[in-house]
Amino acid sequence: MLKAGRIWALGAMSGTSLDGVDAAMVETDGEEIFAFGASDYRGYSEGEQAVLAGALGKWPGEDVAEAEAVVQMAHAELLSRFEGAQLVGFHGQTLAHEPRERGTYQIGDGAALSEALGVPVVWDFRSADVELGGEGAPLAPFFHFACAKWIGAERPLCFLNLGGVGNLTWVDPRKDRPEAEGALLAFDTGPANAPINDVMMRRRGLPYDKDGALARRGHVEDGALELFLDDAYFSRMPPKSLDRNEFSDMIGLVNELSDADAVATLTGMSAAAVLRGMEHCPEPPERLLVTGGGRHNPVLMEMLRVALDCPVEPVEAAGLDGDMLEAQAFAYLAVRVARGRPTSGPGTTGVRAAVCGGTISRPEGTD
Ligand SMILES: Nc1ncnc2c1ncn2[C@@H]1O[C@H](COP(=O)(O)OP(=O)(O)OP(=O)(O)O)[C@@H](O)[C@H]1O
Ligand SMILES: CC(=O)N[C@H]1[C@@H]2OC[C@@H](O2)[C@@H](O)[C@@H]1O[C@H](C)C(=O)O
Repeated sequence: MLKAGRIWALGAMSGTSLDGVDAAMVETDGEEIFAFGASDYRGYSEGEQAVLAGALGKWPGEDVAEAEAVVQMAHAELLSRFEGAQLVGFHGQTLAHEPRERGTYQIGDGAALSEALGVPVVWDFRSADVELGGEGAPLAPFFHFACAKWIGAERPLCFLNLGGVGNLTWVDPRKDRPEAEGALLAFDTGPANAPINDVMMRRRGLPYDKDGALARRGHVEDGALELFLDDAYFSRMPPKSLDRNEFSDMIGLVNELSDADAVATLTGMSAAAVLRGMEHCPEPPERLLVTGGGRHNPVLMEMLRVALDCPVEPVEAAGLDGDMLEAQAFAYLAVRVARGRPTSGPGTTGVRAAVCGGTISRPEGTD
């Protein structure tokens, strides 16, 4: 096990949007954040994205060799640009996630990456949680707890990640540790950018609705919104988590609408899913800090601001980096794993008791 004390760790995340890999350095002892360091990004080419998209929904035993090679190469290329990392946290790319049925599946080989970089790599963060009855996601909440301390929060607040899928973390910074009872409540709110991106690609051949420009020209169709909110997912008590494509049928609800109305309605659905999620907060948060690409969508942000009675701000308002928070989370979690500290608990994934997920691979010849 890694000796006590602070170290520099490098985390990498390849998210559900399939746009690329983020990587960032964090100095931490696995409890406290001491400093944030360099960060970088390596986008997937269109060809690589097509390979990854073609592998979504596949499980171990199916042929994912090409997708695995893309993920491996992109990470090796990106992470070798960094210097000074004593440990790497490698999330990999989620292909499928059905925690209650078939499990959770991230591709990427941490042992091979460790050999390539010459640094210990923590990977396979989600399986242990699922094996112990948890959702295996979201995992960023233990890091959000450390972020709440880092920004000096004294009252409960929320972090909202608007990626392909949305996830919400309610944090009580008055608690000492993330695993303390009542310190965290976290879950996936519903689809966020994934359906917007899918419709933009299908109808306009564009990867996303830049700055909400198309949604701004449309209006939200209430009937479709109501049908969407009828989904049993929204009345399920958290913790709960989603696969990227679990809501792909929702696109059918906007089939008959114009492009602008369809995208406005999907944007409204993402916001409404967050509002439904906020009802689960044990105490009203003093602010909602938004991370992930969706914070750049002013239409989505405005919908949240109008509907919520707390300030809704990008995480940058608190001095954090919304493009890198997930990569930083896996740097932080890697150090927790190396120290044998829990990375999820009943409040974040519904796992029976706090669990330390992740496998550590060391380069051959090191201990
Ligand atoms: N300027 C913008 N206007 C509108 N939407 C944007 C803008 N910038 C980014 N986005 C949205 O954010 C998405 C990328 O978000 P992000 O990088 O957080 O996703 P991810 O990390 O892959 O997802 P996840 O957190 O689900 O794993 C883009 O695909 C797009 O939909
Ligand atoms: C199974 C999986 O990869 N889930 C991702 C995805 O992207 C957002 C949301 O769905 C969240 O549950 C999770 O990622 C973040 C980093 C997490 O685990 O906190």
